[in-house]
Amino acid sequence: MNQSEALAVVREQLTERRYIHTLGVMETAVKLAERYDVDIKKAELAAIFHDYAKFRPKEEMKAIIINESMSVHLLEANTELWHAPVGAFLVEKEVGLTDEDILNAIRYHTSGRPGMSSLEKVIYVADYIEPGRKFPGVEEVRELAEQDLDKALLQALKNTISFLISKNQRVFPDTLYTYNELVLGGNINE
Ligand SMILES: Nc1ncnc2c1ncn2[C@@H]1O[C@H](COP(=O)(O)OP(=O)(O)O)[C@@H](O)[C@H]1O
Ligand SMILES: [Fe+2]
Repeated sequence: MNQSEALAVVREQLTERRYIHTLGVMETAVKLAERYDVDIKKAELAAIFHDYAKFRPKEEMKAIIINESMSVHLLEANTELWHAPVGAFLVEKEVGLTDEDILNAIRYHTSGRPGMSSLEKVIYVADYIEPGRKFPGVEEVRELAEQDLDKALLQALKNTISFLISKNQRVFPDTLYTYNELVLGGNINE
């Protein structure tokens, strides 16, 4: 599937504002993929489809999580997380993309996970720093992303975790595990 076909498909699923965000993620993901030697076509497609399920009704997403035997922990988690794993499922089912690397980048774009692939990191970071993002601390992550993908990812995770704590919200455990894996280079005695 080429870029314009993919964009036409995803545009139907999104609001104008979310579509513009998607274009920003696409542009940023392609640049990061070039910089960090990640498959550019996979980064482009993963970016285009990362928010495919963003506007599906909560009831539909919940039913998919249950019927597809996804992690039960998702049901106790912030419902904002659901569009990522449900998106991976629907992109395969409705769009017909079967590449597991692309599907995993979509699946983990919100939570992260321990042992993320470089493609997964590129999509997570691109989603965080695309030009439309304005939140506090984003500029620091943009600068880190030019130097070191893991440092950028770690800073984005820290900001997200701190933000959720400040709002009295739950933090999905995989995000904490991802943070723990990256902090201090992964060695607690360093
Ligand atoms: N680890 C997490 N645990 C709980 N909620 C989270 C976590 N990460 C992100 N969220 C929530 O999910 C929302 C959507 O995240 P994300 O998919 O990264 O952004 P968006 O879809 O808005 O581009 C965030 O605004 C935040 O409220
Ligand atoms: Fe998202």
